[in-house]
Amino acid sequence: MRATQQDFENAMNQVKLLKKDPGNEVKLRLYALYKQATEGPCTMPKPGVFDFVNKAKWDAWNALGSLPKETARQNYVDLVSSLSSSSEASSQGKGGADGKAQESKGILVTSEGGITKITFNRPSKKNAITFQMYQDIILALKNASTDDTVITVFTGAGDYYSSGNDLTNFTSASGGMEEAANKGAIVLREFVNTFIDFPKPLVAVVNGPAVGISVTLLGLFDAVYASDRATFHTPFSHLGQSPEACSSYTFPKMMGSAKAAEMLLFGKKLTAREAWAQGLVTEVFPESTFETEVWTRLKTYAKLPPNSMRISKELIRKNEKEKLHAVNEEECTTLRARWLSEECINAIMSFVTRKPKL
Ligand SMILES: CCCCC/C=C/C(=O)SCCNC(=O)CCNC(=O)[C@H](O)C(C)(C)COP(=O)(O)OP(=O)(O)OC[C@H]1O[C@@H](n2cnc3c(N)ncnc32)[C@H](O)[C@@H]1OP(=O)(O)O
Repeated sequence: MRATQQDFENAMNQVKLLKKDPGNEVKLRLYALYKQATEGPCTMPKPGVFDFVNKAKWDAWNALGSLPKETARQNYVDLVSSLSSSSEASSQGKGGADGKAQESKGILVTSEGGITKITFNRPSKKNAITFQMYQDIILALKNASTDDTVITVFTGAGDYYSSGNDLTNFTSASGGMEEAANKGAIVLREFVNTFIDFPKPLVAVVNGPAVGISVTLLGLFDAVYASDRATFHTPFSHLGQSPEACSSYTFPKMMGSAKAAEMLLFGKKLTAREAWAQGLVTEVFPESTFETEVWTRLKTYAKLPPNSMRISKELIRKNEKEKLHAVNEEECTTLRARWLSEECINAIMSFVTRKPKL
């Protein structure tokens, strides 16, 4: 039997009730089928190459060619029906809210006992963050902000927390540095905005050395627990770059301008205890008991009333939000220009062409 207009409208309502985010690919397919079913083939002008979101939507719709409106309507209804049944199955079965795991190439996302755990998961590259990982983290945070978990925790797999931005992000883009710089600024802006706006308690479990953006982001976390093996390093001047993740604002505010300058201008690497003394770290634990002590504590925190924590966080963050967004905007614009500078290009080239270890 063919789907009626009423079936189509019911399906549109069902989409809003899905318990699980179906992911970007499915959302694009839904969007394309909806547009095709209601407006017919795509005749809109193609968005610019840097307008990533609208271009992806346009591509998905345009790919449907001259598919008849009725067939698009039927496909939309069928797709929603398959999503609804799989979402029900997963919320009833073992893979429900607790104990579920979602793995992408560079990050591992699990949720258990009220805690969403996002692990930088590229230990062979010291958990350097690729463009794909930035996107996956944005999605994981968006999911965590609306699911039933209470606290979100970042940590690293292997001996590093993270070595920061993957420096090959800039050298592997097909359009060269200019394209990478444009893309980098767009991705960075959305990535940092997601942290600024994240509504639930956000905790970093810093298991080892942290470099670059994995350090600067800590200024936007609610608590930072560090192993005494962890170090904190922001070598921006060495890389011909400039601070990001609002650290040009949060670091001086947190540690005073003189100490912030040592980190952000001169690239001084701090030990965990030094970072604690500067207010960047909440508490330092001996490596031997770090994991046990921190996770025991977090499990207790995850049992606190979630709405109360969310409301308190909102109060704490509210007066700063506008400022943080403005700082993020300016840092991204500045960094985009830095990435095209000779100082930065030379620094990145010297990293990617360094001699392999024997
Ligand atoms: C788009 C948004 C951008 C936001 C702006 C962000 C800025 C930043 O984050 S700036 C900071 C960037 N990070 C760095 O400068 C660190 C670079 N890495 C290093 O200095 C070292 O690798 C190390 C100190 C982190 C570790 O040294 P070591 O213990 O000697 O280990 P290896 O150097 O042999 O590293 C193993 C393996 O991992 C690769 N790797 C490590 N870090 C990165 C990285 N950031 N980007 C790309 N690749 C990285 C390293 O190349 C090795 O790979 P193989 O040679 O293939 O084994």
